[in-house]
Amino acid sequence: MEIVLHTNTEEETQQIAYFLGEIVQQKDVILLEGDLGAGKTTFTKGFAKGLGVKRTVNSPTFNIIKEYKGRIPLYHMDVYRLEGSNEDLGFDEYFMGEGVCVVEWAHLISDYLPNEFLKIVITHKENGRMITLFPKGARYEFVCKELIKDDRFSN
Ligand SMILES: Nc1ncnc2c1ncn2[C@@H]1O[C@H](COP(=O)(O)OP(=O)(O)OP(=O)(O)O)[C@@H](O)[C@H]1O
Repeated sequence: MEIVLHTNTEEETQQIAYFLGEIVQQKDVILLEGDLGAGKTTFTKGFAKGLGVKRTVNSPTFNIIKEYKGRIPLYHMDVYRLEGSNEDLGFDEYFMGEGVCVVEWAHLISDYLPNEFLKIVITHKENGRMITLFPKGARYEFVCKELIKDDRFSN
């Protein structure tokens, strides 16, 4: 299963992310991939709002992992700086924890990822963005089906 959505503005990308933020549960893992400036931080900001996070979400590049309080905790990870190190920062504690994980540059820690996750790839497309969802496992297929049931997101 693979779902392709198109957004023309930052707000539209945030709307999709907000919806996901509203429906995710504890232990859900979202992987975000995309080039610099693709919209990963923009997406995470919308996601956090949907999750009820009040603080402003910024890129965690220098911290690698940042935690935010929402309906459930949000663990925002940007593992860009771990490239080539293969260092385990105790990722399992987060993946199996009380909250939901959003992981940027997740392919750099592929050894530590759970078997099931929702991978979201954001790519530049003319003036907008193409957002492709790759659910791995029944839980994430369900989440994607919920998303495209909504008129706003069905193409
Ligand atoms: N359809 C769109 N969806 C998301 N962002 C968009 C869209 N159109 C334009 N933008 C703009 O693109 C930029 C995306 O920046 P953002 O910091 O979210 O990217 P990033 O993938 O997190 O980059 P980095 O890896 O450098 O942190 C923002 O300035 C945003 O306003």
